[in-house]
Amino acid sequence: MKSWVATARLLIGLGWEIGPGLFTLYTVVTMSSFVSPLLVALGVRPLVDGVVSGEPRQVVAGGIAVAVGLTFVLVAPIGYRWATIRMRERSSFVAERRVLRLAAGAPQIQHFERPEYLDRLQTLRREAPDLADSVTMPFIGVFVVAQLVISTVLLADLKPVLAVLPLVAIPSLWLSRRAERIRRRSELDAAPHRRLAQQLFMLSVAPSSAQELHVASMGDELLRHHREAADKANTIAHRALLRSVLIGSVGWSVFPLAYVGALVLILNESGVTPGDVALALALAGAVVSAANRVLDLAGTVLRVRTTAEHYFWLAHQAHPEPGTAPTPDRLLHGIELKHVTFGYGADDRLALPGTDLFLPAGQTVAIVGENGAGKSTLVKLLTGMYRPATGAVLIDGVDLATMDLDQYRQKVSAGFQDFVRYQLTVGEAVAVGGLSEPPDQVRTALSKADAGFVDTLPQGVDTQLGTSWTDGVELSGGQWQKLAIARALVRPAPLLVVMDEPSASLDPQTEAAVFDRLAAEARAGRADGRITLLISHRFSTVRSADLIVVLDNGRVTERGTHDELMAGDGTYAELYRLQAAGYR
Ligand SMILES: Nc1ncnc2c1ncn2[C@@H]1O[C@H](COP(=O)(O)OP(=O)(O)OP(=O)(O)O)[C@@H](O)[C@H]1O
Repeated sequence: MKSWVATARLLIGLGWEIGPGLFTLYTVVTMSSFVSPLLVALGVRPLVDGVVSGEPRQVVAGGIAVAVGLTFVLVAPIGYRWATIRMRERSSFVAERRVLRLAAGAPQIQHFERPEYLDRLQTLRREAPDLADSVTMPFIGVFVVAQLVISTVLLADLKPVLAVLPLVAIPSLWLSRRAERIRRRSELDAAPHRRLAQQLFMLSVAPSSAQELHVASMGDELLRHHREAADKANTIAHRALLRSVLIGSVGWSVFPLAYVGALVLILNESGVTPGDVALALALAGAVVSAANRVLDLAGTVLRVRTTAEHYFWLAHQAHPEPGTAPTPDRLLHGIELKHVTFGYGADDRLALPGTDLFLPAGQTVAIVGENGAGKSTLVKLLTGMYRPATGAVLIDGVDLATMDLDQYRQKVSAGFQDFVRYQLTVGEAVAVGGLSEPPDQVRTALSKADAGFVDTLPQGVDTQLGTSWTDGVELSGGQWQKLAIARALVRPAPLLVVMDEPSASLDPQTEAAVFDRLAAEARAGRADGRITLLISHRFSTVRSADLIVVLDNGRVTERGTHDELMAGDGTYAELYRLQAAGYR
């Protein structure tokens, strides 16, 4: 029951978001189509009996009811068509925004690694417009049931045995539910193949992959894979549709046959007035229409329920119960990973196998280690994108899992090697990093990131980026990276600044300049206890960090200052000497 109420609330919420006026109009015109057959049926009996017995009052009253009912029958579809078109125009965007909010507004991104999540997301994206189209369903449901009850009462009034007529709809209802379930199940079964086809399509048309695909002549191969994936998805959908149509058709044919049979039965009896006959005939329309709508509605309810279920499931996965502990304004002690274990997939490989690490407040900490050592994973946990399987990330002694993640994120800045190339204006691409109004801070951040090239662009910070826009400017890899670094530095007074290999595309000179500025930033934030975490494969850039941590298979194997680690003559010293020799 709770989930039905939640579904009804979701639908009404969607309707309201589409537009209160349009939603109300749509509801009214939809409901009027239920009232009209009843009005006609109710009016026709006094009208006919009045004519037969010469009662003008009865004739007038019945005539008015029939006329109003018929007017509704004729006018309602016009309003319904108009309102439906307007609803459709808006509903798909509203539904898309809801899905976006679910996916992009989630406090963590762990769920993106799970195939079940991705399949459900894909299915919801396809079906969300259905959800928005069904916004009036809670009201329609009430009216359809009322229509059926009133029709039943009127039939029973004619002859009590006729009250059981609507029950003939039960087998039809059951069969139609089965049909719908088969179709829905197939949507989920086909989702992985659809997702693959979509990925292959995006890969083929994305400018970022065009060069590699063309050089390797992979076009035909991609097409073949796309066709295979699409064929599999279509076969599953086609088979399910066939079964569902067959079962559904059987269901639909039972009810009208039974109803007409029963009517013939009473029309044969004596003592029936012409008005009774007219009412029985008119009610046939109302009952058949109500039963049809009940069947229809049962299908829609099931479809909407399944779609809403995906929505609630995704919302639950992506938005677990939020923590409430506040984020401190400054760090006094530091951030600590305590016996943290974490693995990505269902296999038993742990990227972090019980890691302990302390990042002291106010320090610049560098993390080095081989490919796959777990550096980026560590960052994902420190920024709260992922949760440890066991153990805890403690922020000044408070478990991050208990904290309000949105609030915590406001205090974290991060730049990544795999940064996003936002096709916005330069200013917007930098301000994405956390400013409600883009002020001088954008310029300051650009200067910290050594992005002086922005002044040479046609419109400076207002220059549109990306060649898919008419006036868009394309940047070099290093220039894009500087914008990503500026984005990471734009947020005022963060507690944690993470730079995960942010300088991979920078030339050594620029890299040195950027790191000098990062170090100055770190010094400026020392009083607030700010921690600057640097991840890099270039040892020359990390040597000035207050603390250097060597990670190996997710475990801390060495920690200390550059001088201490060199004196210790361990892995760090060995790798440092190796790199230094390479630069000589
Ligand atoms: N999204 C993922 N799904 C599954 N496994 C992953 C994922 N990301 C990383 N891993 C695995 O986790 C381990 C640690 O990876 P991580 O990216 O943290 O290493 P890293 O030290 O940052 O490596 P690199 O220096 O190459 O960037 C590796 O064994 C890797 O295969």
